[in-house]
Formats: sequence, structure tokens, C-alpha cells
Amino acid sequence: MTPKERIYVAIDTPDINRATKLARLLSGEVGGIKIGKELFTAQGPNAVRGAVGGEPLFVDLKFHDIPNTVAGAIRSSLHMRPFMVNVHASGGKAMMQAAVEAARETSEDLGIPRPLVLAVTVLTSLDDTDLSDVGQKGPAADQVKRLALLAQESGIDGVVCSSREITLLRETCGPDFKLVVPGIRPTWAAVGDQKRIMTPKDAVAAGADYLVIGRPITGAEDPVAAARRIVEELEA
Ligand SMILES: O=c1ccn([C@@H]2O[C@H](COP(=O)(O)O)[C@@H](O)[C@H]2O)c(=O)[nH]1
Repeated sequence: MTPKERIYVAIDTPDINRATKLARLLSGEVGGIKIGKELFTAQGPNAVRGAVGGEPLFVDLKFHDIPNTVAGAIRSSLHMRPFMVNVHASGGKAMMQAAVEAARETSEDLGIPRPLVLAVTVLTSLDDTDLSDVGQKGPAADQVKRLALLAQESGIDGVVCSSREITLLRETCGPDFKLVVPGIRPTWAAVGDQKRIMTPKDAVAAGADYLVIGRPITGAEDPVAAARRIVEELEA
């Protein structure tokens, strides 16, 4: 995979014209587009697929509900022809198994490749103190490892984690388990609300499969130049 192909740009906006413009501008500059709750909730699935065009799509809706409901949500999300979809690992084993099974069945019914089904471990905006505030047993790396192992046992293809846990998860879950990492910050970008961060180059060196990068690209005065700068840093 080339460095460029590893980058999924997070387009977080409710505005379909802005999303479409960004997706067109960045086509060929990155590996794919990630859309999340902001665009999806404002515009719905047809508009999302239209905005993204033919680019590989990561549908980041982080489903977290009872198994039957999550299976239904996964089935519905496959109409956007995603390359990756996700659920929260903390939804438990039965929920993750239901998600994987729904993705398998629906992709067969639709005659499309089965998307990678990922599980979110601990959000990159949380640190050890935040985890303890919500009663989760930290440190964050321990909770990430626990959830990643549960996800792997459930048939999930990989996890969303921070780059700081890559080395640990490569040792624990092996080379084929996909590691998709948001919380990516080039040295020249604002950190914002992210807490467990790393630079693109360090994340790839650590063994990330895909980097999710939003505001450092979409919030830049020139998003194409920002994307190219990141690719150059990865290639250097
Ligand atoms: O743990 C997680 C899971 C998902 N995200 C999503 O990734 C992008 C990051 O955007 P930036 O602008 O680069 O911070 C965003 O869409 C989040 O919803 C995450 O950040 N952390």
C-alpha cells in the first residue's frame, strides 16, 4: 500500500456542498473518505454516497446498541457500498458477532465485497482520567487491549485505536488485524480535542494500516496542499 492509500480524510460537516467539494478536491490525493455522524445525520445515505463519488468510503457511525439493532444498522449502511464500517467494542461479543454476520449476509445479497467491520476501542479524545471518570478500568492501553482481544474473538476485522497502542496491539492481535488510527496530528496542526495523538509518520512507522485525518486537512486554508504535505512527510 502506498502512503497516500493509507489516508482516510474525515469530512465532518453538515453541508453537502462543502462535503462534495472537499471529496472532489481530495480525490486522488488520499486513499479514501471517512464520513461520520455529522454529515450522515444531516444528509442521509444517498447524499453521502453521492458526495463521495467513487472514492473508497469509511462509514464511521460507531454503532452501539443491542445485537438485533446493530445488525439492522449494519445492513442498512451497506447500501452506501462502504469499504469499512464500525461498531463500539464495548457493545459486547454478541453485538460484534451480529455486526459481522449482517455484513457478510448483506454483502452477499447485494453482490458487493464485504466491508471491513471494525470495532472502536477507546476514543482518541479520552485519556486515563476520562476513562476513570466513566468507571472504565484504565490505563487506556489496558482497556484498548482488552477490547481489541474481545473484538478479535468476535470475528471483527480490526479496531479503531490510537497510534499509541499500535505496538501493543501488533504484539497481541498479530500482523493481519487491521489497525485504523484517528488522533493523527502533524507537528504543524492544532491538537484540538484529541488527547492520544501521534504524527502521521510515527503512526505509519509504528504499524498503522489506515490513518484517519480530518481537521489538519479539511480545516487548512488549502486542503490539497495540506494532504500533499502529509504524503510528502510519509514518503520522506
Ligand atoms: O477514537 C476515535 C474514533 C473516531 N474518530 C473520528 O476521527 C475523526 C478525526 O478527526 P480530526 O479532525 O482529525 O480530529 C473524526 O471524524 C472523529 O469522529 C476519532 O477522532 N477518534
